[in-house]
Amino acid sequence: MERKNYPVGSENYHLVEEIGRGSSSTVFRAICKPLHETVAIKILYLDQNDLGSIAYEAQTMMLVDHPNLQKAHCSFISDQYLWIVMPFMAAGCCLRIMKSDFPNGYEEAVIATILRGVLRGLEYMHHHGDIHRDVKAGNILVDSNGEIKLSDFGVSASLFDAGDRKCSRNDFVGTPCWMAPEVIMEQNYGYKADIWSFGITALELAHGHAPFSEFLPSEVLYRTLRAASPGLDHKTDKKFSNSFRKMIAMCLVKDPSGCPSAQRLLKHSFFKNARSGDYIVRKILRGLPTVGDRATEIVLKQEDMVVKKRKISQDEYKQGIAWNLEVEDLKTWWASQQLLDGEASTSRKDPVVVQQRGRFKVTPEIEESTMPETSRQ
Ligand SMILES: Nc1ncnc2c1ncn2[C@@H]1O[C@H](COP(=O)(O)OP(=O)(O)OP(=O)(O)O)[C@@H](O)[C@H]1O
Repeated sequence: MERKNYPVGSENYHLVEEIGRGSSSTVFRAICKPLHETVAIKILYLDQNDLGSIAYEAQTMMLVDHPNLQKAHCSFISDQYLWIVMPFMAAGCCLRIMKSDFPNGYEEAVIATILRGVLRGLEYMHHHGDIHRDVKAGNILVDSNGEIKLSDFGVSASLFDAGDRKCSRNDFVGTPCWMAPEVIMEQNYGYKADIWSFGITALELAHGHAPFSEFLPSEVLYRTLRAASPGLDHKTDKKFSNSFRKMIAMCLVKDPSGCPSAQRLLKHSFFKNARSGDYIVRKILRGLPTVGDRATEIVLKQEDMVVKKRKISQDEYKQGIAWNLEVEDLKTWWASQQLLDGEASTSRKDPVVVQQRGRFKVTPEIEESTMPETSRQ
């Protein structure tokens, strides 16, 4: 198939509306003027400290070539911003669809269809030596035809460094509820960390929220290490099959050597329930407000919340925005918890220093070639 040439330079794109906001970026629906095509553009503030990971994200998105991974058409720098131009996924992410229309989670066949797409994407990444490291519903995009794509390679990492294949990494990154025990412990970890996050994502899609999402970040990490692995409950989750329960249990094994690879997991009987993109369209996309309308509603709600209480919002945290955590503070906190009573309590003050990465602030009306004002929070 002939490859289109997407132009570089902000003057070639008309930003139409905001459709998403992450911890480090704002995403817009836009028109590529020379090609008369709708695209999505992720705009990131170029923080000198984050240059390496930002460049890695753009590079990874340009190189991936798999139907279940979000690809970039092109990327370029404009002023102090990196623009990543990518295909527009008209239904947005699974998290937002769920929050607006399925607050208690999706039905099993929908979950199987979404997860099969994600797992195929992960299989490809792992095969090419990449770990995603931030698998969650907020990073699973859906197109108007029900196609599923895993996105956001902002914290992904290569196991090939300087040409050598490393079997593991030991950086502390990800989003607390979805983080594998070995990542929290800063032990060497590999592909299996994605399988843990995949299992947590399965529970998130089944219940409408990730396990432990009601707790503060440090407590989530503490419970991930100390409590029994989360799973589907025999009594309260009766609507789900045994096959689903077992598939999740296979992913949420604390010793990564006991976890299956993406390739092996794809053969699990649970994925026999997966259907076509048409099924996703019929079951979850019909009658859904547009991605832009949903984004506006969320922005308005968040701004309202910020006015009400100027502190880090637990709600934003529940949405699964990636956090940078001070590991030493965490360790001290865990030690104190064990000295107290071994059981973490939500009422205690969370000592974790949370720093959100640079955020691109938007103005409600975006005019052609007008960059919104920036804000560092
Ligand atoms: N190609 C796209 N088409 C439609 N919507 C998109 C697209 N890419 C991203 N979005 C929307 O924008 C949101 C934020 O994007 P993304 O997760 O890439 O940002 P981020 O800053 O890396 O987020 P975080 O670090 O908090 O996970 C997504 O959750 C999704 O709703």
